Amino acid sequence: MTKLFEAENVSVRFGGLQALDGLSLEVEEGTIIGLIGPNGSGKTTFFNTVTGLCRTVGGRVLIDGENITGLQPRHIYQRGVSRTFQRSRLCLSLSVFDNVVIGRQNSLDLTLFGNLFRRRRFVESVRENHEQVHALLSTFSEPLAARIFDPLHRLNMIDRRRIEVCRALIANPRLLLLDEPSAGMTPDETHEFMGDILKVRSDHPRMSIIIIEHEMDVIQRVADHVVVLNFGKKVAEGTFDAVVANPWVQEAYLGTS
Ligand SMILES: Nc1ncnc2c1ncn2[C@@H]1O[C@H](COP(=O)(O)OP(=O)(O)OP(=O)(O)O)[C@@H](O)[C@H]1O
Repeated sequence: MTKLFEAENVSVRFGGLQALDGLSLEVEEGTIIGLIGPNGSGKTTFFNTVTGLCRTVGGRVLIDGENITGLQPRHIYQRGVSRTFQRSRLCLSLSVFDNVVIGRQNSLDLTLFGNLFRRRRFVESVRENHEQVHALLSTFSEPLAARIFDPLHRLNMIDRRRIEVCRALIANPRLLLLDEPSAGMTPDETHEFMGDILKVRSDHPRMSIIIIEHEMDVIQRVADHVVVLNFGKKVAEGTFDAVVANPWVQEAYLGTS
């Protein structure tokens, strides 16, 4: 197995609060890591640190051996790290197409000159973008692909989450970070969405995924390896079965002992 991603002793502080405390974590190519822990344990801060939104006070983050600590978010994105957010960052008044294609910002020609005067290229790029967005939506659901020009506010929660994942995937990431994708979904939608994640994995066998989830069913079904945080520290890791058998996890996180 090839190591794709590594966090080495990463620490983040917000004033007097130690949000991440010497966290180390490795991700092999093509694997799914489940990141769990109580509220406030530092999971989203970890994603924000990997994607360049939070500054570290110690440690390093590497992708393919390259140190990406402290780079601007757009440079980290260019190195193949895409994410979704716990609170949706979709624009409800725009179409499905617009919301997904914005994820290709690296390759879009956003200049007024280009779009006004290089008409043929503009038309070609719209056609190419349409094909790509349609193909991506189809991998999740054909009915969703048929609604490519619907405004987003007409879609239900699971389809909105799918759009967020499509927007992250259209950049062809090597590492995909999913921040609590099942939040706000019904149990049936959550179940369906687990199938989506596994489909994404089979379509992108070399891409790695880190998923933050409170739903243990989701973690059990999709994660190859589980990492448990508490107060910004790693307190357990291993297979799902090993982690849920850990007495600390049972008592502090699952509420059973
Ligand atoms: N920008 C910020 N400024 C100050 N404190 C912050 C900031 N972001 C997060 N925190 C604090 O850092 C700690 C870790 O927060 P974080 O959001 O990473 O936790 P989490 O494990 O993702 O929680 P949840 O499961 O509720 O989303 C919390 O105590 C939180 O209040």
